[in-house]
Formats: sequence, structure tokens, C-alpha cells
Amino acid sequence: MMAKTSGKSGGTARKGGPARKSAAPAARRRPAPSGARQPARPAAKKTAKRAVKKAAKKAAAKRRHVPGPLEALGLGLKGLWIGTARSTGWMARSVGKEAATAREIDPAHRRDGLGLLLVAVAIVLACAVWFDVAGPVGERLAFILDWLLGLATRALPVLLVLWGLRVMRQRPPEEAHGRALVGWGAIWLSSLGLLHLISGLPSDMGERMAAGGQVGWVVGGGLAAGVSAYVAFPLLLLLLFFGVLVATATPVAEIPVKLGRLWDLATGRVEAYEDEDEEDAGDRLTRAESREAKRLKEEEARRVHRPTTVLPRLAPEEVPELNAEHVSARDSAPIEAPEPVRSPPKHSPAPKRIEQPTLSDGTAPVVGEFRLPPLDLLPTGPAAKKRSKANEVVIAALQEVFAQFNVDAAVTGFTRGPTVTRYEVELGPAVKVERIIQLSKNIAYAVKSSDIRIINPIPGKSAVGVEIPNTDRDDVALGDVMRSPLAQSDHHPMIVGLGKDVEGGYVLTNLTKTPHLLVAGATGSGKSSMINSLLVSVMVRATPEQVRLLLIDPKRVELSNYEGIPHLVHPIVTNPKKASDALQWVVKEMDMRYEDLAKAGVRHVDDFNRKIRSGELKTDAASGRELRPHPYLLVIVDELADLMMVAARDVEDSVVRITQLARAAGIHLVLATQRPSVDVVTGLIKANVPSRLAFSTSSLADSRVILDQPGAEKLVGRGDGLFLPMGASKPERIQGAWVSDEEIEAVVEHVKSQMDPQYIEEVTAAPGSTREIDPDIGDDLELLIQAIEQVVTTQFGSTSMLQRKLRVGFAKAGRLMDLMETRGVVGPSEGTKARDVLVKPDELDGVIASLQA
Ligand SMILES: Nc1ncnc2c1ncn2[C@@H]1O[C@H](COP(=O)(O)OP(=O)(O)OP(=O)(O)O)[C@@H](O)[C@H]1O
Repeated sequence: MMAKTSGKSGGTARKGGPARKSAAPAARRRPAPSGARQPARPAAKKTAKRAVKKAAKKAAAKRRHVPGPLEALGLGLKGLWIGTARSTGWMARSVGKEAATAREIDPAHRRDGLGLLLVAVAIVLACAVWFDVAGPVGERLAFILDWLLGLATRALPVLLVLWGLRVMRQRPPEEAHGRALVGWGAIWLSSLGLLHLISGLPSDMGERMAAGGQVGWVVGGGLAAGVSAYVAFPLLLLLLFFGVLVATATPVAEIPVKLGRLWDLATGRVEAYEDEDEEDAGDRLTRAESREAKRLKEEEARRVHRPTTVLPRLAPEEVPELNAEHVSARDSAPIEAPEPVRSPPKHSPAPKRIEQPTLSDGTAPVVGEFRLPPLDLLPTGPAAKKRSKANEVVIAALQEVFAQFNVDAAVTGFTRGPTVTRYEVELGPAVKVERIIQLSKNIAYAVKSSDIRIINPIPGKSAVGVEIPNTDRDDVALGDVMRSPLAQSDHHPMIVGLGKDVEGGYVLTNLTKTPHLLVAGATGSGKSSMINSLLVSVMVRATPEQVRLLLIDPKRVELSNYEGIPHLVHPIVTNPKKASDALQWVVKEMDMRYEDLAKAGVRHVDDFNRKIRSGELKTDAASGRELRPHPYLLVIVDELADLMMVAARDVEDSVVRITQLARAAGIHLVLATQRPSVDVVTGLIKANVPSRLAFSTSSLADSRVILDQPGAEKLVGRGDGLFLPMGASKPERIQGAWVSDEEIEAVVEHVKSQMDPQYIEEVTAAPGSTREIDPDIGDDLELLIQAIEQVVTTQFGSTSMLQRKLRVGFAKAGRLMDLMETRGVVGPSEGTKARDVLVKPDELDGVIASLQA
């Protein structure tokens, strides 16, 4: 039976069912002897498979289970719930996506939207509470507001419109929200409470609606119930005062300053505050507030308004110290377009009367009265912008970069110059300045300009300066520079207008203090414009008796406008060879002036002139020559490279000699070049020309040649320059003044119409050309010079070559060769061999000059 059952169960077990249960435990319970173990494993596997199949069948049966009605309802509800949840989720996600897209809308549009919404609400409210024409919705709204706020509801439309306009005008900064909430909250609560008190603590609902509403009742009534109306009234007034202070971001200490400013604005003494939103300033610059409040007080005490545009609520800053060495005239206020004025540096006194100077040849170039050109020949330029939309955009970009890179730094103000704006960045505690420098490329990327400069620190301030070119730059008119009060108050004839600095202050320099200036920059960078500004400055300030000019223009076109002006000592020199002669004449002039100074026992031409004017000196005792004051001599070379190509050694020698000694003799050089390479601006020239004015250069190397430091390669051209006056360690960024061709023409006409120039022929006469020619040369000077040129340039001392090249006979060629031998150009004859050439090509000019001498 057992066997049968077992056999049966064994048969059933194959089909599954309960038999599997017994089979598996049987296998576990009675482990087979080791020999029988192997067959037992497949049996266990089969059993496990069967169990899995059974479970799967059970699950399938469960799925096929038909629910009852209640169960179906539950299931339906569950499905509905899940469906709703899913679709709600989907909708929320879609709305979220849309909202995210909305957030991507330009913040300005979002602000406009919000502002317009506020205006729209104001219109509805005005119709409801003022005119009662807003329909049932408006009526209901007006009722609720009256109930809540009472009489104050009448003011709501106006406040909403003002709020809307403000939102549209500029982005309310995040920090301002809390302040506005507290400030305006206090104003409203106190006002409503006061209304309730003033209306006699009404108990009737209708009366309250005509007073401070329910809110007024709670605040005013509550307070009066607690401390009596007599105490409640001043308390509420205090709360109102506090609210106004908070809403307008005015600490009590600043009230006198703000009132003073209001007074200034009201009386028209200051225009500069007009574009500064005091309130916003506080919003944006909360970190700088306390410091700025202090500055405000200091500024009030000084009553000096600086030219800087500051971000709202940034107070005017310290007026920077001027470099008394080079800037003898520099300020920030043109006569017609008043701007804040800097304290004037010391300057030279105005000459009491016009000198009657003379050059070394003894000519008295000017007779009679000479009227300087009126300054209105130089028109006023467009008014400088103090701030513009472009500045706002850059500030936002900078803040964004700091936020993105988690740098605790903030733009706390800016000073807008004509070409660039210097943004002041203050760092949080323990933030390294290097972080800002490291970010310079990201800043450049964010503001879309590669020409940014980081200045650390801004002189006199604990702030890093980031100079970023303005996308909306202003030109600087020379007329404005020359009309500035300081230019007007200093009558020195050698003061010239350079332009404007980054703070918008005018920059002028006295060329006698420079005392020699190198102007360099790539083509189109603004050198010629600067030379024009210098020349026009001289023409409008100095008579030919005070300043004489020697203009060297190898490019022939740059200075041609000035041909024929009475200040010139010679027609504009365009031939590079003659230019070299002219420089040698300057050396000679300088030597003769030195002799005069020595004889007069003075060390500077100004002292010499003073003695002559005072009658202390009249004639040169040795020669009996009548002495006259020496005018300043300004030598301008517009393209030094062209001169250096022709006669590098001579030019360099002359320049070095002039620059070393000429200051005391009243002779000053301005050398301009578009090739500031070391072969043009040699070490010797650099060492002797101490002031530099660099315009945009094409490479860092060029910048180093001019300024001995990088910077000029980051300039943006069109007159954007770096001025490094003698003795200064850091160059100052300026925008060069611009003077148009018409203005130049007008000034030139004015001076030309009064006087003809009195030229000095000697200037370009080769030194000594007036002297006797050596008798052995006789009429062959021309030919000899040609022969020397041939031999030296080819470095080949052959007589037959001379015969061929100069088309002369054998005898003449031999004679020329002998003449050359006696003057050390070639060595002695060595039979049929060519002679040694003893002169190098770069010595050629000197040899020819000595021959002529
Ligand atoms: N100070 C300035 N203000 C406004 N624009 C300027 C100024 N300086 C130069 N520019 C503009 O740049 C142009 C080139 O200037 P400029 O002729 O002075 O350059 P440059 O350096 O002398 O060039 P080059 O060496 O080729 O003569 C001018 O025609 C003018 O449009």
C-alpha cells in the first residue's frame, strides 16, 4: 500500500500538487548516502522549479480574480485618485516648465509687467474708490478696502502708480524688499492709527470706514485703550517717523546731509544729484552704507562735489591728490558745462607782459600786438554722460560673475570716464584680491570686451578697480579742456590740453615740466590727434614771442595744416635728411642759449628772460649784441622712425644732447612714432625722454618699449591713452582730446592773418654750409659726396667703379679717390686692388656733414 501510495504519489508528484511538498522534505530529511547524493540534486532542482511554477500560477489566478461591487468601487476610486494625481503632477510640471520659461524672460520685461500690473490695479482702485464706476467687483473691492484701511484707501491708487513706475524704472534689489516691507508697514500702521485717533476714536463701523478702518481701530484704538490717546498719538508719530527713515534708507545721522542736498537741488546749486536715486543706492549698496554715510558727512564739510558718478547712495569720494609735478592744470569743470571741481594745484603765475624773445640768430620775430585766437573757435563737445544704461548692464554682469563664482565682492560704485568706466569692487572679509584677477577672463566674457584692466588698488581707496570700455563712449573736445577753469587760471604758455581721465577730470600738462615727451601707438590709435591738440593748445595760449615751433613731419601730410603759422622757425621739415640737420641746429641753438645763460649767471631761461625784462641785462658785453628774451622752442617730430631710418646715429646723438640739456634752455621735444620698437625708440632715447604717452599698441612688447610696463596693448584706440609723466610710477588712463580739421583751420587762419612767419634759414642748412669749401675740393664737392656715398654704401673702394657709376674719366675718378683718402674714407692705394673702405654706412651722414663743414 505504502509502495503503491508512494508509487502513486510519485506519479502525481511529477504533475505537481501536494506530492511536491512531501518530496522535498523527504529529500531533506533523509539525506542519501554519499554514493546516492548525486542523483538527489536534480530531484531538488525539479522540486524548486515546480514551486516557482506554482507560485506563478497562483499569481495568474489572482489576476484573473473578478472583484465584487464594493471592491470595484474602491478600485475605481483608487484609479481616479492615481489618475488625478498623475495628471495634476503632469500639469504642475508643465506649469513649472512654463514658469521656468517665464523666468527666462528678460528681467526688464518682467519688471515692466509687474509695474504695469500695479498701474492696472491702481486704475481699478481709482475707479472704485474715487469715482465709484468700477462695477460690482470694484464696489466690493472698495468696500473691503474701506473697511480695512478707512480713509487711507483714497491714497492707494496714487501710491500704487508711483510704485509701479518705480518698479519699471529700475530693478528693486533683493535686500530692499525687507526694508520696504518694514518701512512701509510702519508708515501704514502708524498713519491708520493716527487717522483713528484724529477722528475721535470712532466706535461705529461706518465712521471707522471714514477714519482708519479696522486696521486703524486695532492699532490706534488698541494703543489708546492701553496707554491713553495722549500717549498713543506721539508714539504713532514716532512710528511714522521710523517708517519714513527705513523706507528712504536714511539713518538719522544722514538727515542733515540729505536736507542739505535737497536744499542744493532746490536752489539749483547742484545738478549732479538729479540722476542719483538716493533710495536705490541704499538698496544696492547696503554693505557700503555706514562707510558712505561717513564720507557724505566729510564731503558735506568740504562742500566739494566730485566728478564721479557713484552708484545710488554712494557718496562723493575723496578728491584725489593731483600730481603736482606734471599736472599743473587739471580739473574737472568746463566753464559752460559745470562739473564738480577739484582743488586746484599750484600753478605758475600769469606772465605780466608779453616777452619779446629772440632766437640765436638775433632776429626779433614778432613786432606789435598779437591777439590770441578766441576760445570760441573751439566748440564745446557733447555733454559727458555720468551714467548710462551700458553702465547698468555692466554692473549687473559683474555682480552676476561674482555670484556665479561665489566670490564675496560687490560693485560699490563707478567713475565713468569718456572711454572707459572704472567700476569699484569692494571685497568681503578674507577674500583675496587674486580672486578678482583670476576672474578677469570671465569678467571680460561677461561684459563682452577683451580690453578690461584691473587696477589694484584704486589709488587712495580700499577697492579694486575694473576698467571696462564704454560701449557708448564720449568724445572729449579740446575746447572744453582749454576752457576748464584751471586751464584758464594758469597762463603758462606751454600748458597743453591732453584730454580727460577716467574720473572725467580734465588733464592738462605743462610741456616745460614734461620736459620731453614720447608719444607712441599703433596706426590709427590717436597720435596725430594728440599732436594736433598740443599744437592748437599752444596756438590758443601762446604768442609767437612766447613759443616758437619746429615741426618735423617726414610723412609730409600730418602737420601740413600748420604750414605758415607765425610760430614756426622754419617751414615744416619733411625731408628726413634735413630733419637730421634741423635737430643739429637745435643743438646749436641750445649751446648758444647756454652761453647766454652762463654769461648772465643764471641757470634757467626763465631767469634770463626775467633779467632782460627787468633791464638788468641789455647787451652781451663781449660781442655788443643786444640781448632779448628767448622764447620756448617746442620741437615736434611726427614720425621718429622715418628719421631713424635715414640717420639713426645723428638723430640719436642730437636727441640725446637736446634732451639732456635743453630743459634749462627752454627747448622741449615731443617725439611721436607708430613703431615703438627698440631700433626706433633706442635705449638712449628712452633714457632721456622721461614722459611717455602711449596709445593703443599692437603688442605687449610695444607697450613695454613705451611705458616699461604692459597696459597699452589693452587700450581701445581712438585716443584712448596712458599718460606716464616724468616721475610717476603708474600711468594714468586718459581719453585724448579731439580737435577737428575745421577747428584747426580756424585757429591757424586766425594766427596767420596777424603775422607772417620769420623763418631762420640756418635751421636746415647743413651745419657749416655757409663756410668756405676746402680749396682742394673746389667745384667737385657734389661729385665727391656722390663718390663717398657710392663707396661707403657698396663698401668697395674701386676707381673703375667710380668711373662707371659717376660717368667720369679715369683722372677725375682717381682725384676723387685721393680726396677720399685724405679725409679718411678709404685707405691708401694698393696697386690694382680695390682700396679699403674705412667708413661704415651708418657713419656716412656724419662724414658728409663734416665735409660740408
Ligand atoms: N581723441 C580722439 N577722439 C575721437 N576720435 C579719435 C581721437 N583720436 C583719434 N580718433 C579717431 O581715430 C582716427 C585715427 O586717429 P589718428 O589719425 O590720430 O591716428 P594715428 O595714431 O595718428 O594714426 P597714424 O599713425 O596712422 O597717423 C581719427 O581719424 C579719429 O577718427
